[in-house]
Amino acid sequence: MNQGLRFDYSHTCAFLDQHDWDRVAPEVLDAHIRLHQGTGPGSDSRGWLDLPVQDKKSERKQIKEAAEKIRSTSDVLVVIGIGGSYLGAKAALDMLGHHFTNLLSADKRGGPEIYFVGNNVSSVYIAQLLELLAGKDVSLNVISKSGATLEPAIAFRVFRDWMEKKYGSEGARSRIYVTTDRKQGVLRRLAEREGYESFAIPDDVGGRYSIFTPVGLLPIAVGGSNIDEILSGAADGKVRFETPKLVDNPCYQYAAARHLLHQKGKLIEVLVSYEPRFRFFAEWWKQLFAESEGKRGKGIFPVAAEYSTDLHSIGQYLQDGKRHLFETVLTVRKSEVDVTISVDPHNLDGLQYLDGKGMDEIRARVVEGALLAHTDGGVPNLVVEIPRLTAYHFGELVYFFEKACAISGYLLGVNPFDQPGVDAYKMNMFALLGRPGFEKLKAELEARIRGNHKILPDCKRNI
Ligand SMILES: O=P(O)(O)OC[C@H]1O[C@H](O)[C@H](O)[C@@H](O)[C@@H]1O
Repeated sequence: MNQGLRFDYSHTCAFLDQHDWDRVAPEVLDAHIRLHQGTGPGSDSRGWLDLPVQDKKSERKQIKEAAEKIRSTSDVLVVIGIGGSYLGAKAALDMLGHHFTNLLSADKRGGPEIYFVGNNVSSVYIAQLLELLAGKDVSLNVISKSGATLEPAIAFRVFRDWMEKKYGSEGARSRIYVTTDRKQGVLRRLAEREGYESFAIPDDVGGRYSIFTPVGLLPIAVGGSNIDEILSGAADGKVRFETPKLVDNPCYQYAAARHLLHQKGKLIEVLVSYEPRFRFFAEWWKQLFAESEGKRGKGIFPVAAEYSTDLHSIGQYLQDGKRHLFETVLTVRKSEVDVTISVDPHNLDGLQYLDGKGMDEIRARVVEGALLAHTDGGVPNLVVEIPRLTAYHFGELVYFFEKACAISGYLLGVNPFDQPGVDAYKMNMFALLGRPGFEKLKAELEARIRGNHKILPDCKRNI
């Protein structure tokens, strides 16, 4: 087993004491038992727990073959999906890829450009992507577990049409890949009718926990990352984070620390990273925790910050604003390259004190400086450190947060695997757009909208 991630909660000492930890330990054990024995809410959505160790040889082979075919026949892969059907793959591609090109940092093998669509309702976004595709060879991977989510469904209609016009329906068929529910849903039916190559999302794995299914693995493999390494990191994480004892389990310590801090009035968790490549990992993390915990009037509000950029903006609030937040700092011990500051004997820029130092060392001091300042300012800090930014550690990190999130949900007393709030807005949206079957709701909502317009001037008078 490789050296794993490290979790450090020493910067919470001023906020949590031994009594707190003793109090939470049995609750964590109870959450562990409920998760592993399937006696907690949402127990039919725990398939993600075993994904990294399941014997899925033929599926992995199919993913790798499809990825190779896409890589050898396409300049661009367009990935259509939203939420859990988008963020995991995007997080991995950004974290393991190159900032400025489609070359993988690890092996410098070029691959197709990968663009994501179907994750917004912007006409300009779609139009500009279509513009970019002109003259390029394109493959399409549409991902939607339900097959009914509006944004990806619309994008699929637009891009399928574009593909058919470019390649003819036969040609388009060999370039369209569908990832959806095993048996049900519009997309499954469409894939079968049109004969698209398809991949299945297991019934017992929800969107935000689906990165280790073809949802994440196919686009990641097209990006050229080693999906076996990712799964091996996750599999080792599964073993490490399975021990029920709080003192031996960093994943449960993270879940427990955030639960205790929440009980002490910390309502917001800021996931902080010092690597711009973590930007979409933070987006993935936000969905994971917001949809899992934010329900029944409960939950920590998850937000993300990118340091050191944000130290120069919201850093002020972090240091000195309302004390209702804590930070979780995500760091990488050693970068794959370490830029060294050159030596200038004239010291014209006054930076002589940094002569010959590597950026890794400078970053480590910036991290320590901010940690201490923010902790002194009344913001507890948790630290998650991975040794290096590799496919293996990406897999481990994902598993760490997935499991911590499930345990956190049980500690909080909610079902971490449903998202009833998101469904509520969807109903309204479908009704207002005139989807058949929603006529009554449409009439009600339209009356309310008209009512609100009338109310506004009265409100103004009252101010
Ligand atoms: O994969 P889909 O069924 O299209 O769902 C995509 C996303 O849409 C929803 O709104 C849910 O809140 C998310 O949990 C889900 O990941």
